[in-house]
Amino acid sequence: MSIKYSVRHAIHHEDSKNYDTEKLRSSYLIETLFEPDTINAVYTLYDRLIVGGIHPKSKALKLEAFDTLKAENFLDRREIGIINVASPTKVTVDGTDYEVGTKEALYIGMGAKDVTFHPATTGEARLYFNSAPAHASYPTRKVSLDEAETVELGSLEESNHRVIRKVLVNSVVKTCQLQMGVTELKAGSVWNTMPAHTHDRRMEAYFYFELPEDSAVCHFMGPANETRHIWMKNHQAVISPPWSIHSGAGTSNYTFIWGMAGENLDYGDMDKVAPTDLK
Ligand SMILES: O=C[C@H](O)[C@@H](O)CC(=O)C(=O)O
Ligand SMILES: [Zn+2]
Repeated sequence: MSIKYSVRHAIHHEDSKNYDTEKLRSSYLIETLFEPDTINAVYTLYDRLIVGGIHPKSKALKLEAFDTLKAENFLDRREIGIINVASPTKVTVDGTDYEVGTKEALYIGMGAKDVTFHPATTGEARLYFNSAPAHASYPTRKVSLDEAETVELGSLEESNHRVIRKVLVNSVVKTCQLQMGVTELKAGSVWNTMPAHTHDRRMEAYFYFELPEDSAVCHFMGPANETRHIWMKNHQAVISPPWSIHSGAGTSNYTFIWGMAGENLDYGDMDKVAPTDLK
C-alpha cells in the first residue's frame, strides 16, 4: 500500500483553550503531506474530511481505501477534490486520462473505482486533496483557474490584497459538500482572511504553498475572543474546527488552498469578525 493514514479527533473549544504549543500543533497542524511515492491522508473527525497529499515520483499511485473507511474503494461513499500544487501531471479515473496543469483542480465524484496518479514527465507531481462523505454521484470534472469564480479582496495599504479563486464551488461544479479554492496574495500583502470570520456550520482546512523556504506563516485559530497561533512552513496544512477563525500573516506573500465541508454550500454565509473584536 502506498497510502499512509492517521486519524485526528474533533476537539471542543473549551478544551482547546488549555493547549500548549505542542498540543496545538499535534491537534491541528499537518506537517508532512508530500513524501516520495506516497499518498498521505489525515482522516479528521471534523465532518469526516480527509486532508492529504499525493507525490508520485518513480511510480504511479493508486487511491486505495484504508481501514478507517471500511470500504472496498476510497470513493465508494465519498467525493474528492484535488488541486495540483506542482508540475503538470496526469490522473486516470476509471480509464479516462485527465491532464491536470499547475493549480488546476479535479473533482472526482462518488463511485469512481480506479483513480491513479502519475509522476510528472517534467518536474515533480504533487497533488493536494480534500475528500468528504457524499450522498450522490456527481460527474468527474477538471476545473482550470480561469473557470473559477474569482474575487479580488483587500488592499496593499491593509497588507491583505489577494485574489480568491473559488474552484470547486456550486456555481462552477456540482459537489455534495466539498468547497475548495485557491487564494493568492499579491506581493507586499501578507494577511489572509483578515478581517477574519467563522462558520460554525462548516469546518475548514488550509494548505499553504508558494511560500519561500526561508519564510513562515503565522496561522491564527481559536474562537475570536480566545485566539491562538501556529507557525507554519511551506507545504503544510492546518485543520480549522467549525468554532475557529482561520487567518494568517506571512513573512512574505504566499498562496493557499482552502477546503470546507459541512452543513451547506453557501460560501458567503460566514460570520465576520472585526479586527478590533479579536482577543
Ligand atoms: O470561508 C472562506 C475561506 O475561509 C477562504 O476562502 C477565505 C480566503 O480565501 C480569504 O479571505 O483570503
Ligand atoms: Zn472560512
